[in-house]
Amino acid sequence: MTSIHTEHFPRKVSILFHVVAILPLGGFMLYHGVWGSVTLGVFLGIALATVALSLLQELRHKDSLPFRQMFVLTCSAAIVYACYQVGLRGLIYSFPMASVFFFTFTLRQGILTGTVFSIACLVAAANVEPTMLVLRFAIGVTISMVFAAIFAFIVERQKFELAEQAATDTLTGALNRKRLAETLERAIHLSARSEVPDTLLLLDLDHFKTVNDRKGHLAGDAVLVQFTQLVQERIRASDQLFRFGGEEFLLLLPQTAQAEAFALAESLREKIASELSVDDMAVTCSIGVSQWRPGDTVESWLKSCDVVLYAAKDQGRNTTVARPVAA
Ligand SMILES: Nc1nc2c(ncn2[C@@H]2O[C@H](COP(=O)(O)OP(=O)(O)OP(=O)(O)O)[C@@H](O)[C@H]2O)c(=O)[nH]1
Repeated sequence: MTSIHTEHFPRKVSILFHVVAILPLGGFMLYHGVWGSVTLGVFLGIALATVALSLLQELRHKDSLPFRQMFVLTCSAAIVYACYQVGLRGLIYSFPMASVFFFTFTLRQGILTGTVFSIACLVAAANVEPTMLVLRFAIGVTISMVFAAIFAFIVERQKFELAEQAATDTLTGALNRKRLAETLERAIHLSARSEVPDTLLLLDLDHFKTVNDRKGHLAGDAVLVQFTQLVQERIRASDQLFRFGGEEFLLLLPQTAQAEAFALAESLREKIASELSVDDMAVTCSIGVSQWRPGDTVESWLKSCDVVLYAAKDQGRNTTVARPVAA
């Protein structure tokens, strides 16, 4: 799942976040350095340096996350120290901090660090304040933390759903080509280390132009949807089906030997031939089967799928052809 803590915010928003942190921090650091607690001034000085470094990284388009995390941790330590010194007056700053945790750490880390921080503040404040008053603040801090956590959870879930939608073909629900290259790169990486490399099936509907011409484009669309459903019903959850082109689909079978993949391809081909139709018109498909071989790149692997698919078309369609065994 993606997370807002690693989010690259628009430049203006990011700079605004830093300025909102730097201005009060600078003021408090000067105040404490000159008139207040010198220890607190030092804490705030360190926090100011880390947030300034984070801003610098942002301006240079570099990773600012480690500095943001250091900033939040030193700021939190400063607030706990302030609570220990001045009680509930210090605790006031724990409220804005409640949301900052979720922009700096993962959701789980944010809940953990935020909870530890709040408990530390309350224990420190209880050192100088009556217990009942501290308990009231505890309720307030908890509510802020819960709302911040819910907000972060909703944002992360929405981002996850958007990313899933962006990678899905709107007509068929199969994966689109957005993540194909990276999925195949990863498959090659794992295949190179695995005893049984992955196999690809390239499936192409036969004479699909005729389906469109005779039955209309909408009926053609319905065939594509039905085809995807029939394939999805038959494959494993770990297999990934991509819509590769108009009426061409690519199926990635992790850790599957070519002979096994060929048997699956044949059963898919038969299932399609017997179950896929529009009115009285049966629709078939041709399939090319190719297992990854050492030295294959994404391009050469896909090319090998293309070659065997076209061999299947040449052999009269409604046929499966596998990549020949290497000499
Ligand atoms: N209905 C529909 N048709 C599509 C879609 N995408 C591509 N097509 C059609 O699919 C047809 C593919 O035609 P061809 O590439 O000639 O292939 P074919 O008719 O299946 O012939 P072979 O592959 O050689 O068996 C074209 O008519 C495209 O317009 C789609 O999303 N919906």
